[in-house]
Amino acid sequence: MKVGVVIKAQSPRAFWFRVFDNVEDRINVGTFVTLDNYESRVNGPILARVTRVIRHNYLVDDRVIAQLGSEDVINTFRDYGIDIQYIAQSTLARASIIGYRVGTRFSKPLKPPKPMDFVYLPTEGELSKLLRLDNGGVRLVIGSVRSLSIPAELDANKLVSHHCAILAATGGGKSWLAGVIVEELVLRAEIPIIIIDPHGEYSAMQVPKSSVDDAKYVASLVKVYVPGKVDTTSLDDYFKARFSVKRKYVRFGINPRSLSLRLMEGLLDHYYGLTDAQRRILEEAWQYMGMDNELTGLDEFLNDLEKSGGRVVKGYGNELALSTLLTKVKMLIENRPFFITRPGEFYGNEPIRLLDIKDLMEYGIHVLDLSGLDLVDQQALVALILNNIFRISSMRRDRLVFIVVEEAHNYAPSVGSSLSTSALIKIAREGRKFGVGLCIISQRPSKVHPDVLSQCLTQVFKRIINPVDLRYVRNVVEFISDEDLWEVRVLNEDDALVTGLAVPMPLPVKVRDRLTEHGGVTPALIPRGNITRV
Ligand SMILES: Nc1ncnc2c1ncn2[C@@H]1O[C@H](COP(=O)(O)OP(=O)(O)OP(=O)(O)O)[C@@H](O)[C@H]1O
Repeated sequence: MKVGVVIKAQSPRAFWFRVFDNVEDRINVGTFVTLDNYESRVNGPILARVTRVIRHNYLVDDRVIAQLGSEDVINTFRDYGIDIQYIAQSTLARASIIGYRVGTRFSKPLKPPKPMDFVYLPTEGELSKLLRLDNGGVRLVIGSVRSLSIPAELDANKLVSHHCAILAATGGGKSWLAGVIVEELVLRAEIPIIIIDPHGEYSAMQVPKSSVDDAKYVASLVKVYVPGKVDTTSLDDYFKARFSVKRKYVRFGINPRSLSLRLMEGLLDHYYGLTDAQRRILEEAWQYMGMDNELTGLDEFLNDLEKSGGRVVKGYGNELALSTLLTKVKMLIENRPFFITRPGEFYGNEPIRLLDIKDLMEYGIHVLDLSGLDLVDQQALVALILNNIFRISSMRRDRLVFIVVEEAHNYAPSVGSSLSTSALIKIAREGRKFGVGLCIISQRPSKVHPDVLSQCLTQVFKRIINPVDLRYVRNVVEFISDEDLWEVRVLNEDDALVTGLAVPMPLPVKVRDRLTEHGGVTPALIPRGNITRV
């Protein structure tokens, strides 16, 4: 169907067209249109996407505006039978050229279209042929192409191995969408997924939203881990009240011996401060002790530390430094809720199991609920887990693993340091080679370290309006244009825009419903009088 004619095309990347009056309501931001292929007779049409729509009325140009000083003037027009609003109005649209399909990719034309070339609205059938991802790999259907019933497909291999970012303002639907991606991935591929969950939201994925087989299957793959000695009563009660089932989880502990020197030093320094002498002793001691995951009891651990540190201690000052260091290490281990030093520790009547990273690398959805921890503890755990996953993956290199990091700005901030920044940067830069994929989620893209964000080669945007974030994304992200960013500002609530490697072109998506329950809620105000006061 013809929907307009090209009126201006100053580059092969975009053109303006006059929208025909009878189809005005069908041309919106995001609508796909086509042009006859003026470059290649053998390939199909040239696909373009509307990125702006403006309404123009030539009567309302500067010279005429000066005459529109009162209602009387308008009425005079009307008295002469001139409908001032419609007679001189036209709708103009700008479309960004995606290109014509050659195999699985799009080839961009080298010349712009000619003014007066017709612009067409493809049928759903034509469009789905153009949009399909037929590269034979695993595809994730995260919803439908906006305003159409065509499935919105992402290339799972590219999404996982070249990392992705989900970016939106708070409450924009990031974790809903992350849940959809996770559901799709486990339904279509045998991949372990690890979710770093600082708000305890993703436990809800244990609950199927319906009795559909896929929903029950995904829910059955969810395993929740909570740090050993964190009180989870309020979250468990909330879960029970909301979903009418008990939250299931395992309590995990970390052996302090398995920490890298950098993490142990970082935690000690943060909680108790370290002098230069204590730092030096710790460095030497850690070197002699080596990293180990065998549980030996706190006293034995401190003895080992004393013996190893004692090798370098000479003189009263250093002896004092060693003994205060031991006190600080003891306090750290006793007070951080995730450390265990002997097998068979319990929290209440719940056993605490030593975390084995290899368990997280088995097919399934592993939710690490860090909601009961201080930010620095969370960062230390994230660093420990990510470093170990990287180490194991770099040795076996035969399987993909996907790590979802919620609130990524807290774990790899763009300003200041954090214990987990280097682990995230390492995976962002080198994870692809060893099969470790990242999905970072953030409501403040400008606060995410550029070395992490820039490596996420697929971006899924929900609405963002903050100009600082938009500018940052433009500077850091490779595959995004000004036109795409303009659209990100006007997305509706359940719309997303996917750009980058996992899609053949920027794809506007209506995100599908969830198979499993969504944990995040925005509490609403309760009208006065509806609360029972005790
Ligand atoms: N595709 C969708 N379909 C239906 N409802 C949705 C969709 N996306 C989001 N929502 C609704 O929007 C609410 C907020 O979504 P979500 O919790 O994913 O936001 P968020 O961006 O992760 O928030 P925060 O910044 O607080 O982490 C959800 O509770 C859900 O009800």
